[in-house]
Amino acid sequence: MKFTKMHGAGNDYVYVDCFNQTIPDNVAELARKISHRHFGVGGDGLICIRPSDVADARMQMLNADGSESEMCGNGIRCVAKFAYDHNLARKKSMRIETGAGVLDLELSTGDDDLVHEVTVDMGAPELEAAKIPTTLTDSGRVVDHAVEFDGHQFNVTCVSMGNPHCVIFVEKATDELVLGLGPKIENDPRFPHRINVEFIEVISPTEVRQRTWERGSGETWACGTGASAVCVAGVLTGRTERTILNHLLGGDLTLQWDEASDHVKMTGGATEVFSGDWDESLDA
Ligand SMILES: N[C@H](CCC[C@H](N)C(=O)O)C(=O)O
Repeated sequence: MKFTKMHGAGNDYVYVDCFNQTIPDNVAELARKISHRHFGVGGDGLICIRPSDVADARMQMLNADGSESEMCGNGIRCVAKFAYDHNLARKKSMRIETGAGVLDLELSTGDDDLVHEVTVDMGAPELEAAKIPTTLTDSGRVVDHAVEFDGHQFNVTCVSMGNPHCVIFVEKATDELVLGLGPKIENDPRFPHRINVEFIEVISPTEVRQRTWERGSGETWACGTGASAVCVAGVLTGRTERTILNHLLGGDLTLQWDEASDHVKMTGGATEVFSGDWDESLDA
């Protein structure tokens, strides 16, 4: 099986072209094996680029633990780059099907005619607690909601960008918070589908710094759906403006929550790192 390693802002996945090859049926097991940083290729998960009946391609995204997510913001930019650069869809305006619907993307190429930056219309955020889902409240939104995790008091804002996010604004996004509390919040029973957790330091009304604990993958160097959720949470809680620059561990993303359309737009890089062949039969 041919694979390509790509990253968006340091959020790295193993990408497989399912237009031109068949891959093993058990994609959950494949995701666990191939994502392993010591026994596999290494990555935050596996992304299958599949043909679509309704769009230019379909993204199937699996976390490193084999669980499937509805959406991946950094992943979808890389899928667009792969589709353009490898001639699956030679278009600068592209539509990609995800578990969260079909999204529109705009691709920017350099002098080399390779894609370097992609803007994704991430759609409208879902704020209704039951639809995120979270049981933190019986009805309505969870915005700066006081809650206790593991004996610590926080104010959290929950947003779904197709997948669920819990945004927490903090003074300092320490290891203790991200690595210590991240997994506890991910698996808290008040998030019935588990949750991705974003720890955010506000630098100014137009600039934030993000660390992410991802459902199913642990700490990652960036999270595009998370960064979009942060843009929304910042506006809802009056901390930031509608357009922000978000510094993640592996790079920057620009986010804009458009008032008229209610859609969030995300712009960031997409990078191909290397390709190879994965041979299951070699796995002892
Ligand atoms: N890193 C991804 C999100 C993966 C989310 C996944 N961990 C989940 O279970 O929803 C992004 O750039 O949006």
